[in-house]
Amino acid sequence: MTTLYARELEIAQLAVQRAAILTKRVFLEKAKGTVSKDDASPVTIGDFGAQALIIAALRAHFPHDAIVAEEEAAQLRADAGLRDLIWGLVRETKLEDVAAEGLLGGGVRDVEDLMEVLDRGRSEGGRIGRVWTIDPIDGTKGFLRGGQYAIALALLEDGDVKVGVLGCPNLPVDDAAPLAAEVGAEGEDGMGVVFSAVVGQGATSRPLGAGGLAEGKRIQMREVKEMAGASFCESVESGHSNQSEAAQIAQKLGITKPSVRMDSQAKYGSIARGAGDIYLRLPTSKTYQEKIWDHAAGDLIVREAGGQVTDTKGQRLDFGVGRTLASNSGVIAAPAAVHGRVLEVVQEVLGLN
Ligand SMILES: Nc1ncnc2c1ncn2[C@@H]1O[C@H](COP(=O)(O)O)[C@@H](O)[C@H]1OP(=O)(O)O
Ligand SMILES: [Mg+2]
Ligand SMILES: [Mg+2]
Ligand SMILES: [Mg+2]
Repeated sequence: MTTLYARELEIAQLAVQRAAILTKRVFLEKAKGTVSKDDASPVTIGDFGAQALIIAALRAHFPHDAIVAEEEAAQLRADAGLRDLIWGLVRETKLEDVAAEGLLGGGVRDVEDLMEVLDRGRSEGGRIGRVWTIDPIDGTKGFLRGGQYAIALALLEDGDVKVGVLGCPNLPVDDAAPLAAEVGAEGEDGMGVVFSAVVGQGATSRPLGAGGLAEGKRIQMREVKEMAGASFCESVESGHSNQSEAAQIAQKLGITKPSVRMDSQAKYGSIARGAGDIYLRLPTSKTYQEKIWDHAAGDLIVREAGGQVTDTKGQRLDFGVGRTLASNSGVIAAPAAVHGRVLEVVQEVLGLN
């Protein structure tokens, strides 16, 4: 018997694992330590490199699927030096596990092909058919500070998330490790985890570094018995989420612990495995529209782990309207049993009811 989306899941996991090899190398060689000779930002190099590797794998296995990816090749066309640098990295990056690399495949032929691959990510998305969405480095600020970031990949079908994969190089492998803002050193043993979910099949975690085809371990949100013991997380960036409103909400809910601030969709993965309980993302402006690649994988992983994810209006995130979540406002993610209570207080504090 073949399980639904088994192949999509396997390819997505391996593609994310391979892309993480590139981002980790870029961090070690370009962001940390010695000053690099080139003046391109390590984020730019990592973004393009990781996106190219993921799209190349999708092109090889699912050539007819549409792709909505964050980065565009235009900037690279005008910069031959940067292009060659990225091409060199992409060409060299392989999964350590030879069998896994063979299975994943999806090479990039040359520099011109690199541009072509990157441009495959320009789909407008929408409510029809199969659409992959990619954030090659989610949480660029976290990436640069050696903090949390994620490589995010999800498959939408007719606007619904069917498969979600999040690679988090700087989160501990151990699902029981408490939620913490600080990070272990990159490359340290026990760091790096991949969260995955398939609709209707639950959510799992497995080590990112294992490189191969390890079985995932089932993850579940923690049961919140009383709010006093609950922990919530939010963005590090006060420009991405209103932290003072979040503090008021937490206080009204009776949460006593201070928030854990971390970058990227690592927040979704962390609450999905019960390292934390609630994720609040409260709009800071009326005009900013959240991007689908910033939420699709995390939304499914949390829901498949027993959570509920809505916006501040109480509506499910709608990934079928295009490249952005144009009809939503903010994100409230919590265990299903307490989500209603959290939402009530969010709406009270934001004056939405
Ligand atoms: N004004 C904003 N409000 C909410 N999210 C934003 C805003 N500006 C950028 N972002 C996005 O938030 C994501 C990071 O979230 P977090 O703060 O939770 O780590 C990034 O993908 C970032 O996009 P970008 O990659 O374009 O910078
Ligand atoms: Mg992002
Ligand atoms: Mg990004
Ligand atoms: Mg960005």
